[in-house]
Amino acid sequence: MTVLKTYQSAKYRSLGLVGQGQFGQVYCAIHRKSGRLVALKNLNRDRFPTHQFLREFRFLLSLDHPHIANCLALDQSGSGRQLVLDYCEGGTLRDLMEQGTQLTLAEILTLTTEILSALEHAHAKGLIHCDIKPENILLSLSPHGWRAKVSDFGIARLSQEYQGKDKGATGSPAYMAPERFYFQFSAASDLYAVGIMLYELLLGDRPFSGNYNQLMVCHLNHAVKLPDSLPVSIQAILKKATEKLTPRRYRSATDMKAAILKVRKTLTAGDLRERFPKIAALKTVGSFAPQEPVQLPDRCSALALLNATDALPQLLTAHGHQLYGWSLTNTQTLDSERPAATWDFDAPITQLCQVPSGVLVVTQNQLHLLTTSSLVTLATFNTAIAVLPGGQQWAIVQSLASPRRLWAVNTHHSSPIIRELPTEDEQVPTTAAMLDDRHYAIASQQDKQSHLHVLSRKGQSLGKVSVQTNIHHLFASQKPGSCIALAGTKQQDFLVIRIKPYRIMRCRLDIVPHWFGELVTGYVAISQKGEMRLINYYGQLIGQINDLPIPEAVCFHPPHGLWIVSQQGQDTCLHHIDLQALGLDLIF
Ligand SMILES: Nc1ncnc2c1ncn2[C@@H]1O[C@H](COP(=O)(O)OP(=O)(O)OP(=O)(O)O)[C@@H](O)[C@H]1O
Repeated sequence: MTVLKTYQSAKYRSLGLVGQGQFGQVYCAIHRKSGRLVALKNLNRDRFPTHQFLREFRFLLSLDHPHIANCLALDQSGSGRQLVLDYCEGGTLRDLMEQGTQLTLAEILTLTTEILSALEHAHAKGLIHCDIKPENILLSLSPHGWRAKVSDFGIARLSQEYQGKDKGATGSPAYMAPERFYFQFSAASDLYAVGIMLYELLLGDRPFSGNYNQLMVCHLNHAVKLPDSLPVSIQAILKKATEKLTPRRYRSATDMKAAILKVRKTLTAGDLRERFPKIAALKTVGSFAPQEPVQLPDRCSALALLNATDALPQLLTAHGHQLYGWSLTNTQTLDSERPAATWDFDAPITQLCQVPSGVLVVTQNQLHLLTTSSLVTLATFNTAIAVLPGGQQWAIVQSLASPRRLWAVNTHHSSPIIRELPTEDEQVPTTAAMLDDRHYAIASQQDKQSHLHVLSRKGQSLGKVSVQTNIHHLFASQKPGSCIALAGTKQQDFLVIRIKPYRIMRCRLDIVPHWFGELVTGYVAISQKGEMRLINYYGQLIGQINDLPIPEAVCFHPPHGLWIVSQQGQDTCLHHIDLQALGLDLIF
């Protein structure tokens, strides 16, 4: 018999509420000693009498599989009992579907076979899930996509036993096999639910809808209609998985998995790359209507707004050693053809970076802060540097030379504090971002994964997690406690990383972004080819424009404007772009 381990709640530090199920709340927490992330799932005592619970809990502990959100322990605290589970940072398969993410056929088949592997393991131990549905498939990030982890094992069955007594069959009728409506279940019932879920992943909707009675009639009597647009071999799998009579379905999860793997081998690389569901993700396309641009006197390498929150900020343009300040007459036009102010630096300006107190001017190895009233040199580094955009009172400076080093610099000019960020020998930091004024995250890479280390401003470690993808750049977000990241092999994965509770939303971009900003609709990514993608705070792609002037420099002008400098022949042209005027059907 498995030994029950009872942990004290104090062993965990909560990182916040992640969800609410019918049996209680689920928290993300960190095990103080090991730093391991876990999910703490409250279970209501009244709904789970102790003897039944312990019987079921033994089953749960016996499950140990890479595609199951494994139960690690039982936590008995004064306030009740909680299951300690593997934590999955990617949310549920339902969240992913609602995000409008289109998956490749290869990814859909991989997720399905992972779910079947989990069922294979559980069925071999005599445990039937009984509530397979996208809400119970948790996700963790993998280098190129997601990894499925089936959750709610046993709890689902236990709930069947208890609620079934007085209310009839429970579970989610949309995924229920015909026999379930007669209160019978077997391993084949789980395979039927996997079939319905596979159908939904491919077609974007379930085969049957309606209330409980309508769904019962459909599951019992109507065949699942399969459109010709699906490859014939995939249709055959769906047909067999959703047979009304259990003996006609796959004999086991192993058989169904083998059938999928066999079909996969017959599909071409093109078939496997095809994205499903076919319904295009909700995304509006706008178009740039060129207006007469303003000519700048010289080539421009960087742009920024001084006092960006003001109604009329000053626009800064960097030209070699020189920085020009332009007054605006309104949010879109320059006051005059001549700059209102000019500053000269010892070395060419490589970057301008807006911070709440002003603009950081980066030259070869110096960091200056320009405010409306002064220009001060904050720090000199003995290496070429870059500043990561965003951030609040602190900015992250990174060394462009090897070995890579990172510093946090207080951008409050009266008291510049510079703190070198800790590095661990085996993990060279690649990038960092402030999460808020008191915390920052540092990412380092190891093979195909990254480590995300959260530290307090004083350098105290608050926890470290592994992220199964390559994080190349972290950027501060205006949303406290979160940051955004550019990840993946081609740097085309846009991640929204929330720390409390720890969640990662991944948005796939079809461009290679070079500039990032935040406007009223969420995040904006712009490529060097003039393509723009708008992403909301949930990581959903909500809009795109593909015909911006080819940018050399970009700066964002909240709430919905941006400035772009492009080179047209000998001319350096400055364009103001108002997202509201681009025909994007978005609410501003
Ligand atoms: N192990 C976990 N890791 C990360 N998040 C989790 C984990 N378990 C649950 N969650 C989150 O908590 C939410 C609620 O989970 P829970 O399993 O209690 O309810 P449910 O599956 O939505 O419904 P039900 O109560 O019917 O099982 C999930 O939707 C998910 O977002």
